[in-house]
Parts: sequence; C-alpha cells; structure tokens
Amino acid sequence: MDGQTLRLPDQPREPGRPGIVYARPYTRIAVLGMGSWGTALASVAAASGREVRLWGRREDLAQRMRETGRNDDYLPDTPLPDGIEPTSDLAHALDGAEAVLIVTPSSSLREMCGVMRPLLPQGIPLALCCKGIERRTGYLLSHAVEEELPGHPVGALSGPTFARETALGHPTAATIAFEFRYTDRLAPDDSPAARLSVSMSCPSFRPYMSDDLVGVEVGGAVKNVIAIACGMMTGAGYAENTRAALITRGIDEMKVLAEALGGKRETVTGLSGAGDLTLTCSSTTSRNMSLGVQLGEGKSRAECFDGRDVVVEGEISAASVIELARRIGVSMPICEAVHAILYDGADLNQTFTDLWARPIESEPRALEIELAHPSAMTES
Ligand SMILES: NC(=O)C1=CN([C@@H]2O[C@H](COP(=O)(O)OP(=O)(O)OC[C@H]3O[C@@H](n4cnc5c(N)ncnc54)[C@H](OP(=O)(O)O)[C@@H]3O)[C@@H](O)[C@H]2O)C=CC1
Ligand SMILES: O=C(CO)COP(=O)(O)O
Repeated sequence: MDGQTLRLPDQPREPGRPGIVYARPYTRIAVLGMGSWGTALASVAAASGREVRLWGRREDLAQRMRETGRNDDYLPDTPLPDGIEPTSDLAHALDGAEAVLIVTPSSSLREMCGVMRPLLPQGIPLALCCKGIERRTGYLLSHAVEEELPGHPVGALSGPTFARETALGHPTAATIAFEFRYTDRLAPDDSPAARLSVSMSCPSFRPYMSDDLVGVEVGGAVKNVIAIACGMMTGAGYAENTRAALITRGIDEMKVLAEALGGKRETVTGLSGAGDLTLTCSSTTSRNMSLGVQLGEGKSRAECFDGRDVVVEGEISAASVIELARRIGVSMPICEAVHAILYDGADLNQTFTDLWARPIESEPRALEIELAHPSAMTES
C-alpha cells in the first residue's frame, strides 16, 4: 500500500470520527500535454512513486526532454524527477495506463478525445486538468468528454496551483473530484477519486477529494474570467479595495452558477473555487491576470504577451460562461463586464463605472429586491 492512507467519511471507526482506509495507488499514469502544467503534474506523479508517461505532440521537445531531463520550452528551471518518460507516441503513452490526466488546453479537448478514442484502455478514469466551459455547447468540460468517450469515469483535478511552483516542490494543495455515481458501486478505497488522490500524493502535493465535479469545474472556469477583471482594474490604476471586491463578488458569481448547474455552493469556498480565485487574482504569474493588466494599461490584445500565442483560458470562458449564464438566467455582472470589454469593444473604464452603479443588491443574493442606485435617480 506504500503506506499511503486516506480518511474517508463513510467508514466510521467511532461515532463522529472518520475512519482511515487504504486506497491503492495506480502504478502507471499517462499525462497528456507537455506544457507547463502537464510537466508539473507529471513531476508530482513521479515524485509520488508513479511510472509516468508524459505525452506531447512535438517529438523534438519529447526528445530534448529525454536528453536533458528538463522541459526547456515551458519549465526550464525545474529538473524532471526520475520516473517520467516523455513521448510523442500517444499509443505508447496510453499503453498500460491505469489513469489519464488530460492537460491540454480546453479548446483542443474534443480533438484530444478523438485521437485518444481508439487507444484508450476500457473504462480507465480520465481526470481533466484544464479549466473552462466549452464555447460551442456551453458544456462543462467533463460533459464534453463523457459525450466523446462514454464508459470512462471522468473527473477533474483543480486548485490554486501555479505550474512552476508546483514543479519546484512548493507545498501545494488541489481538489480531485469525481461524481459519486463513479464511486457508489465501488468500495470507497477503489473509487477513482481515492485512488488518484493517493497516486498524486507526495510531501509537497496534497490532494483533497470531492464528489462535486460540477462545483469544481465551475470554480476553475469562472476564476479565470474574474482574474481578467482584476487584472483590467489593476492595469487601469484602480486599487486593492477594488480587487478584493471583485474577488469576493466573483465567488458569489461562481456560487450561483454552480448551484444552477447542480453543484454545491460550499465547493466554491474550497481550493478549486475561492482558493484558485485568490491565487489567480493576486499575481501576474497568472496569464489571465496578466492579460487583464495589459488590457487595462491600454495595450491591444495583439500587443499582450509580445504577440506570443499564450494559453489564456479566461478569454474563451468569458464568452462561454456568459452565453451559458444568459441561457439559464443567472446574473454574473463581473463576467458580463469582462465579456463586454473583450467581445463587444466596450470602454473599460466606463464598463467598470457602470458595474459599480448597478442597483443595490443584498448580500448574499437571498432578497428578491434591488435598490435603484442613486446615480440612476439623479439621471431621471
Ligand atoms: N500553467 C498553470 O499554472 C496551470 C494550468 N492549468 C490549465 O492547464 C491547461 C494547459 O495549460 P498549460 O499547461 O499551462 O499551457 P501551456 O501553454 O504551458 O502548454 C500547453 C500545452 O498544450 C499543448 N497543446 C496545445 N494545443 C494542442 C492540441 N491541439 N493538441 C495537443 N496538444 C496541444 C501544447 O503543445 P505545443 O507545445 O506543441 O504547442 C503544450 O504542450 C489549461 O487549461 C490551464 O488553464 C491549470 C492549473 C495550473
Ligand atoms: O490555473 C492556474 C493556477 O491555478 C493558472 O492560472 P493562469 O492560467 O491564469 O496562468
């Protein structure tokens, strides 16, 4: 058992006290995506004792990684631990894998599913490590994968986890979520959430289990949009009060969307929601925050990141979240503001002025009344 233990609530040793049961770690894990987060997660899995095959689409990078023991393109200052085999051969990466981490950008998810389909061993769990909501359908990413790859338990690994810090071994925690339907016919210690949690558990990486996949996915998608908002306001010269307000009201937007989709409000207060939001909205290490800062400073999208094509999931999520929220009748004013600036060419300062001048609401959103903002009264 590798001495790894899990506390699971449904095997009480004494009333009110959770029992400790053992979960079997997976022997071999495939990590798909040789970018910064895929490489960091492969390092965690290897440090946790797994045999890891790390797949990327470029053989030249895979070969350099095998030769140098580093991913020079994405994480040049973090040596790979033993136990990782970089490969560009997807069939080889998936051969013998007991679990798969999908760490390519959300926009390429269906394409990835298509190439994986003929190669996947039956029924093995798939954990999504990308963050977003699908643009065309408004689906949670797990729903898109379930549609493409039926018969596989689909979950997510998400939390406040900058790739470089994780790979450098800074203490990091994340949530691993699979829906209860994947666990209710199994002994608790055989559930994918339990097995993946022990499989990814090492001194610097601490997973927490969840059965609220919806709540976890909503948190991961929405936090990137709120981070763009925080960046925009920071870049435009607003101060810390404003950022704290956006973070807190951003949590509220996550809560209502999660609940409307069948998730739990309390999940949003956890690592994958408030935790990731706090991290992403606090530092320009975040690409989403950084994009917002640059736009707030007046740069065009093309000038941001010096014209490099950088993965900024919140840019797509700003559209997909708002399309979904409008369709199901959920109000998400901060996400609406980001959407208006990114997609409708709205003026940034005016949009944020308008955000602050909306009718006055209650906190939390329990009361069904709004007060007209004084600025609206003087206008009329
Ligand atoms: N970086 C981080 O700190 C964290 C990132 N994430 C999430 O992880 C996901 C991946 O981001 P991240 O690793 O940071 O991004 P990176 O830009 O670091 O890497 C992206 C990787 O995806 C590959 N890729 C891009 N398009 C395709 C495609 N169509 N088919 C196959 N592979 C493709 C790239 O390959 P190539 O090099 O050949 O272009 C590259 O290996 C995102 O959803 C992000 O939100 C989550 C938590 C932390
Ligand atoms: O999701 C992340 C940290 O948890 C990474 O954030 P960015 O994609 O904004 O860099």
